[in-house]
Amino acid sequence: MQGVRIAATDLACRRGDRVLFRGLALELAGGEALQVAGANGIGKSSLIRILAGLMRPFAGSVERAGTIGLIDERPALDPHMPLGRALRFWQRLDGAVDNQLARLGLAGLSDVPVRYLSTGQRKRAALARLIGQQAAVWLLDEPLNGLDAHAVALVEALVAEHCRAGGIAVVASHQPFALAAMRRLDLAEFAA
Ligand SMILES: Nc1ncnc2c1ncn2[C@@H]1O[C@H](COP(=O)(O)OP(=O)(O)OP(=O)(O)O)[C@@H](O)[C@H]1O
Repeated sequence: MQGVRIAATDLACRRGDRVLFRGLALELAGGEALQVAGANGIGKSSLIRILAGLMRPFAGSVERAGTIGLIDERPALDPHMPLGRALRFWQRLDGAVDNQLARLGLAGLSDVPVRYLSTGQRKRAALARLIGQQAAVWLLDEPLNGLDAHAVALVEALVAEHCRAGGIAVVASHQPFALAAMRRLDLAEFAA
């Protein structure tokens, strides 16, 4: 994961007729992690979408070096397919990487249609898909939502491993995220 980087300069975000934040800058290199914190509606998801390149900023720019892996509230898995087949669909595109299904507590759920998975199981399935993707830059929007304490610790461990391997993680969450040396960006400081 050499040369991995994500940087934003003088970023502003507008939704509807409201500017949510402005003057926001950030820069992360390989191995670094950042928590984006702030109250409901302040613009955390919007920032993640801008960083992912899914939404145009109102002002400013984003530079990315490295593939992007995104987790948000929608798992990128066909809801009608059994979980195993839905993940294999992506494996054919991403390469046959170990999705760590057993570690994620999904080993027994291969035959269950994605739409029947519980909230936490769906989040775990999205993590399996993310691991398979082998992206350098993880953009995680509320990755802890709906997870039990064991799964929260697992996500924290996965992010730590990803950063140790030279990846970048940006985690938007209003919940505490336990990761040594994680930087914190409070969106309220950039409120327009
Ligand atoms: N398409 C849209 N048009 C207009 N306003 C929008 C649109 N999408 C989101 N918003 C508004 O933008 C604001 C920021 O939303 P965003 O989802 O980025 O916040 P958030 O910090 O992630 O919130 P939460 O913690 O509740 O997930 C909210 O007030 C929301 O109502």
